[in-house]
Amino acid sequence: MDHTPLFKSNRRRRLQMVRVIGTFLLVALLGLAVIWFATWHVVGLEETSTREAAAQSSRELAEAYEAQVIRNLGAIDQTLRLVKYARELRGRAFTLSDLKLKGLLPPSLVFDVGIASSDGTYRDEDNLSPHPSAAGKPWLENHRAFDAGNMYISRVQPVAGSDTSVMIFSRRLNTPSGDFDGIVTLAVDPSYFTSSYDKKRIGEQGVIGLLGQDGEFRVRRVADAVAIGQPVNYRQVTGLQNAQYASGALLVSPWDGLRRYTTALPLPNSPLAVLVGLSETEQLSTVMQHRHSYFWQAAIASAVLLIVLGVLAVLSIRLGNSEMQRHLLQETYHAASEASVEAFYVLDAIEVDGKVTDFVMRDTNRRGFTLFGTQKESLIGKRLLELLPEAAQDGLLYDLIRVVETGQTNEKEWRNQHPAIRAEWLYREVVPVKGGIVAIVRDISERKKLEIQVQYQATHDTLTGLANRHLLNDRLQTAIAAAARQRHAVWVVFVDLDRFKLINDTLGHKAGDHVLTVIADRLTATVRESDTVSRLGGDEFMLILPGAHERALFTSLLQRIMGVISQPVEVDEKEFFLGCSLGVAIYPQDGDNAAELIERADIAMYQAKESGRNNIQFFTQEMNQRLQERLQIESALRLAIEQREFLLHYQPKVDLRTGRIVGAEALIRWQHPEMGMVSPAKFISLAEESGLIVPIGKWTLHEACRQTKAWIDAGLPPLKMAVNLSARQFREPDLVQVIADTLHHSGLPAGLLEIELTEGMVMTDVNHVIKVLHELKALGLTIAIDDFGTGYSSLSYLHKFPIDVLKVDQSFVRDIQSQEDQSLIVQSVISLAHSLKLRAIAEGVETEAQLGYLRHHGCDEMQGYYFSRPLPADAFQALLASGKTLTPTST
Ligand SMILES: Nc1nc2c(ncn2[C@@H]2O[C@@H]3COP(=O)(O)O[C@H]4[C@@H](O)[C@H](n5cnc6c(=O)[nH]c(N)nc65)O[C@@H]4COP(=O)(O)O[C@H]3[C@H]2O)c(=O)[nH]1
Repeated sequence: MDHTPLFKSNRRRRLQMVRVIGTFLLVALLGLAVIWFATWHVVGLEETSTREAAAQSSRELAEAYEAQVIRNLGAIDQTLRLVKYARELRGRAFTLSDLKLKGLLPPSLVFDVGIASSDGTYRDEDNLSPHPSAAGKPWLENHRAFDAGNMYISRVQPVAGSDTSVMIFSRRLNTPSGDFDGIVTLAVDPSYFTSSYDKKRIGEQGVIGLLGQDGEFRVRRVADAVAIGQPVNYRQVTGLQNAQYASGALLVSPWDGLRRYTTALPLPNSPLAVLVGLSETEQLSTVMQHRHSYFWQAAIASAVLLIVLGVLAVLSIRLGNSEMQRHLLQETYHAASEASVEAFYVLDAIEVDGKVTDFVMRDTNRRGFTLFGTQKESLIGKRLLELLPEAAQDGLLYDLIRVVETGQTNEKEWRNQHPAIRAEWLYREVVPVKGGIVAIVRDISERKKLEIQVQYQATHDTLTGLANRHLLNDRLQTAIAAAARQRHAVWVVFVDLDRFKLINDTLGHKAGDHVLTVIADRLTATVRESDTVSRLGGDEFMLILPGAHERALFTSLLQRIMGVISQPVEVDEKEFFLGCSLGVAIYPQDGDNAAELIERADIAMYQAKESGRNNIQFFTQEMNQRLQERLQIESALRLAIEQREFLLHYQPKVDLRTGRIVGAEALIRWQHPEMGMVSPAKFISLAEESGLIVPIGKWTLHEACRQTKAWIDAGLPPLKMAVNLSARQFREPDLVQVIADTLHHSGLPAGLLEIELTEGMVMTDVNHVIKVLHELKALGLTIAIDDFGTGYSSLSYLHKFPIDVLKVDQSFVRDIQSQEDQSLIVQSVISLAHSLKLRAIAEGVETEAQLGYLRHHGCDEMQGYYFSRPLPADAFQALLASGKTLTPTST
């Protein structure tokens, strides 16, 4: 499915998305890089310049501090030089009080000046205040040893009896001969050298101090904290390598671990150096603050960038998607419309004076132009009325204009009448669009054909093509409704073919179907077009003849119907004659609804059949009455076996040669407590229809066998008992077994039982019948064909049946003398029986003449009122016992 537009578009959409996301990620990365690089760069520059500035400040401050200390030391040395000068000039006559008086001594609070003798003692007369002895002090010994002309600077000396310390500055005193004459000293509090500490310039963590190359920090000040006389690593603290200047170097101060921009300047001609350190933290604090704010700004800028890019990316993807979707839609639409089984037409409306008068074809798909059997180019630009000129008349143009005018969709299934369009049935959906319409058209001919076919099959009889029961109902309802409005009548005619079953059973279903088709055609041809002919099934037809009060007119139509049905029908090159029974029910007098009318026409037809077939019966209330009786009989019949209401009468069969009774036919009677003795003619067919004949038949068989055996046992001459089997019984699968059991239970020899079957029964499903007959024969009984001559026996089959007797139907016997053709049939049956080596028995023999005729033509046996009516068992027994025979005169 790789090639489907959907798959492609999905892949393309994914690629597009990846591309967009990739681009935006790249832009984001670049943007972030620029922001952060610039930020770092600016911060770095600022920091560098700040650091440089800090180092520079450190140097400048150190230089300023150096100048100040030099000035201080200069002042100290100046005092020492002044005292030295005066002492050496005046000798011991000079005392410090002389200088003090003259105001030439600095204040003793800052500088404590003293003169010590060569042994280090400070004589009171020389000094203004007592001093601890300098004996043994390095500065005394140094001056004693060397007359270098320099100022000696001592390490920090604690002041005895106090927690303060001083630095001693001293110069050598000489006698006029140049010998050592003691020293002049000046004690200074070391913090004097850091009093210039300026927090504004040096900060809270900056440091200034004075330290000696001997590793003693004479004094050091950080903010207000002053440390005096601390030992340090000179090189480490100053950063001075090989006595070079340490100029603004970032060093870690060992006393507090802080990093400072440190400048140490050794004082010229002095063992001391000044040191200035500016705290890195303080110096960079502004930069750090800036850096913080820069980073925040960068972070905010980054976030803004990401958000903006993210939003842009989403918008871009969406835009891309909608672009893609639009593209996809176009592709899909194109593909779908091209592959579609539906034709579509885009039609622009043509307006004249603000009214739509026609359309012009703007676009169509493949199906669209193939439906016209042409190419696309032949349609595009053409007007609708050019393409379909009939559209102006058949309402199509009007419908399309309505769509434009009302803005409402038009949907329709229509039978195409336009020669230009190559389809019979079409479905269209027309929707309004800007400036015109779009019509989607589908060829539904196949579906419609199928629908029509299904509809036809659902409403018509498959064999004859006539309306079926369903359609009949519809038509009848419609006819009744119309008749009710117009005060007309509707005749419902039930047509049942007489003798059709016989044709069907004897000649097969194919022949039967042919006959039905012929009759259907004849019926259709006879009635008017507005009438309905329907087939209900089997050989039953029903006609609806609406709109007639003229009874005579319709009666003559019915006569014509009977006439056309009775015309011969040719089957297998032979002609057959049918009759029919017609039952008529009329709206409104016989019923006011379809079901009632059909039922009543059926009742009337049944009555027609009862009345001897081939006649017309109109429904009457009496018929209804009879029907009710029938139903009554049927329900009473169900109880009859249990209530032991059946009995058998026996009619003797007489051998025409000997005149003696040789057999009997068992004929059932029904002794109903209220209806009295009911004839089998009234209930056998009912019992057949309801299936009750099966248990009734079993009973008859048992009773007949039992009775016959009883007579034999009673010493009467043995006779053959004939029992009628109905068609329904004959179809029972256990028939042979039932008969075998009956013989077994009754003890009657099988040779004394004869089974009578009607001609119609044996001619149905011949092969099966032959098989069953052989099985029955195998039991040892004999078989007679009853009512022979009334059906259509195929002589080619007859010889295959293992039968013993042909019984000539009493209808032929009845008219044996009055109608030549009947007598000929009797003769034929007798000779047919004999030629097949069967016995011929005539039934219904009522007169001597009939008997004589039969005897004359060699009939073997007879039964009939002439000899005896069917008799109850005891009467029959009496007859047997009487030894009655046919009188010799009749022989
Ligand atoms: N007019 C006239 N009729 C005569 C004469 N001799 C006999 N009959 C009548 O003719 C009928 C002969 O019986 P079927 O043809 O088998 O016709 C029988 C048979 O088909 C059927 N049937 C009677 N009993 C049974 C039965 O036990 N089982 C079955 N399946 N059908 C039976 O009912 C039909 C009528 O039976 P039934 O009313 O007993 O009528 C009997 C009988 O009473 C005569 O000289 N003149």
